[in-house]
Amino acid sequence: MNDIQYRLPQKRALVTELPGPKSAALTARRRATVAAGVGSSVPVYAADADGGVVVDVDGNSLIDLGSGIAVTSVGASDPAVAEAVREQVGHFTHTCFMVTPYEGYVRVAEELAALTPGDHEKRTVLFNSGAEAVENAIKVARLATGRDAVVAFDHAYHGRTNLTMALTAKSMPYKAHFGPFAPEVYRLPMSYPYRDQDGLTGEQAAQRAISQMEKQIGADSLAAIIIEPIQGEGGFIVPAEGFLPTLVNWARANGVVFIADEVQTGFSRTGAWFACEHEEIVPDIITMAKGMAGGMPLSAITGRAELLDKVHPGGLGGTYGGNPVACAAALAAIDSMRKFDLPARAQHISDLALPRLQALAAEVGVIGDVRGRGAMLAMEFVKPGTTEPDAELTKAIAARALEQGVILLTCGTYGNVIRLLPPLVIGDDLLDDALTVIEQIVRSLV
Ligand SMILES: Cc1ncc(COP(=O)(O)O)c(CNCCCC(=O)O)c1O
Repeated sequence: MNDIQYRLPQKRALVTELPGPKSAALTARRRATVAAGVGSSVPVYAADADGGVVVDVDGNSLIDLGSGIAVTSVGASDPAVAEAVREQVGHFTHTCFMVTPYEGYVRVAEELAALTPGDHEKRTVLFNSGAEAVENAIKVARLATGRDAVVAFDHAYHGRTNLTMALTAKSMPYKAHFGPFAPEVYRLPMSYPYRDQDGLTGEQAAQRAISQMEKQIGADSLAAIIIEPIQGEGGFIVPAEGFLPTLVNWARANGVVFIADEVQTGFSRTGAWFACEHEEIVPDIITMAKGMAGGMPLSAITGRAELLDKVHPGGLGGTYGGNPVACAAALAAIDSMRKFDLPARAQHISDLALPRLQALAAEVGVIGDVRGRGAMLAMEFVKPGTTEPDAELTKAIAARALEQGVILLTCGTYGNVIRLLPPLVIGDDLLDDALTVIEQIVRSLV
């Protein structure tokens, strides 16, 4: 993108084998002090990052198609974000908004009210992580409705805390042996067009879920439905058109709070400010995190004032929620998204990448589905001529990509999805190089 200035050379360049000696030494040290339960997708350690590249401690310049799991949309060292952080941190790092409030928090709330779908009166609360935002969205929904039950969907991912684990579908690695989980969470079938054997339309899939809600839970017991407009960790599943609007309409008609979890899809990632816009749905509460603050830890719930303002004073908060440095970063990141029109840039990335992924799928017999929106794209890998997931091939592709200097993430309930989550500021040439690497690897492995 010619109007973005990069600090680091935007190139894929390997100067050692991966991992290099310094990364290997760090891994040895890590083993002696960091719990084994914390995994890392790649065995190299970052020393620098900018635009579409991560440079490791051995000087290898890698193309980043992961953005730290959809976080560094504006890049990992956007100059505007860096300057805003430097400015703020020199004044104060923390006062606790629940003790001594500060303008940055209010300004972020004003931005979110303007940017999120819907022209209704809104209120915002800021937190630190996506899971915290989800937890609090459910708290608000339960208090505001006086109901307990919550519906989540197959293949959902909502976090790693106790309630969000209950909402998350996949057991290993997220939930296994960490129970018991929060009660009153019900799981319903998702619209998964590639795997909906009976080829359900979006509305039919929604009616299937609605029937179960009415028969097994009862609308008058149901506080909230929570869903990702595009399911992220579950496999970049884009529901069939009509699924989401049908659920929203039913929820509205039955006093059920509709929560859109846009932690992964939000802030330009899918080619719009929020993924809800693609089907013009207006959630009652939206949860946000990841891309919103240029890499600084910040999350939020923004929702209908009449819901959030039902909570008693002091009922929502937390020590670090809406940290002033993170708020400064968010204001700068949002400005960068506007300045570089990153929703359009995400759509441009799709225009460049999607046709190539679709052509690759037509060429080889192991890509069962290509899907996604904007710069949230995915290929689902299957055994030739079947829909049987091929997790081993998927893992091999990601491993080979790293060997070639491309950071590529997998996901999916069946571990068989390669996902593309490049920084939205990645240049066309670098993206082209990464796509060529992927094409070559897939062809070589099938
Ligand atoms: C939709 C959606 N809601 C909530 C969350 C949780 O956000 P936190 O900031 O990780 O708590 C996510 C985080 N997704 C990546 C988690 C990766 C991992 O932990 O292995 C999400 O995608």
